[in-house]
Amino acid sequence: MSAQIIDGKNISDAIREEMRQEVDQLKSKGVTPGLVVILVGEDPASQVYVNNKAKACEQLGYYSEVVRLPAETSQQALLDLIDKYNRSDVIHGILVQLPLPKHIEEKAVIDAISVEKDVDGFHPVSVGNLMIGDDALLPCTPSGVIELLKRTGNSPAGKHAVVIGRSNIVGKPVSMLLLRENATVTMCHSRTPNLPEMARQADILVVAVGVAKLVKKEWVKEGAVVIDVGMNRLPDGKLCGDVDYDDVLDTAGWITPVPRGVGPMTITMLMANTLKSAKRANGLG
Ligand SMILES: Nc1nc(=O)c2c([nH]1)NC[C@@H]1CN(c3ccc(C(=O)N[C@@H](CCC(=O)O)C(=O)O)cc3)C=[N+]21
Repeated sequence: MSAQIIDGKNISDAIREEMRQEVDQLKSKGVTPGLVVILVGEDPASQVYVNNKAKACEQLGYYSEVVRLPAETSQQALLDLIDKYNRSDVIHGILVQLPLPKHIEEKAVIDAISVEKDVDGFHPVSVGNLMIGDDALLPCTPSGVIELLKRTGNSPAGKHAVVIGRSNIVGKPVSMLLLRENATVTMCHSRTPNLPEMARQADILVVAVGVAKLVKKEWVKEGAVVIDVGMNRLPDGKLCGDVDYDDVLDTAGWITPVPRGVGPMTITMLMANTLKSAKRANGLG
């Protein structure tokens, strides 16, 4: 039997629709959520994401700024800009698109963003709050994954979740959120012996490694939920996940496609974080 498709685009649209009321209510009180996206250099893939974010802001009636800086921008100039937005009353979320050019130290930049405006959830204090279980701004892709699971009736509680990939932006935080949702979590990575066998233990398999079509049907337990966080650009320009979708389709119970899976949810969770931050900044959260 063929897996049920987890349509991230539809779920994402539904969440944005739910948010609209809240946004309108906030705006009627004179507060407009504001997001700034800062892009250094002209990575064409980044341009697509930045444009999608700006579109989402427009759709929800947010105030948004996009700052495009040349690749040779100095670290200090970027830090100064962040400082300006940290002190702005109209901006509630600051997102500096990663990766940054090599001469800029990512950590210094992330550390400079005020925790209250850290809508990516990448600041060390946000990460610490996530670990402890405090009500932080949660990283967007991981919280999008949790929403996809819950909204398709695949709540993680009591399930065995296997996460492949241990990055700071997806693997580690999504593991922590799954744990928080009462899953039993196994974290795997490039040095895990016998990955296929580990993956096959999963009720929920989350893959975030950046290797196109790595996961084949032998890696998937019959009926498992497969969440593909991969975003690989193939030579023909097409987008492709870390899961061999066609191969896995008849084994999995549920599966996210790429595109229209996790990607749109990342942007929706960014909008949700910006809304949350705007409310908190005005004593309404
Ligand atoms: N500070 C920072 N925060 C990020 O959240 C961040 C980042 N840097 N750097 C780049 C990655 C990548 N990312 C995506 C967001 C949306 C889609 C997305 O909307 N994807 C759609 C369409 C993609 C397409 O067609 O090209 C989809 O999957 O259906 C993809 C990728 C956010 N990132």
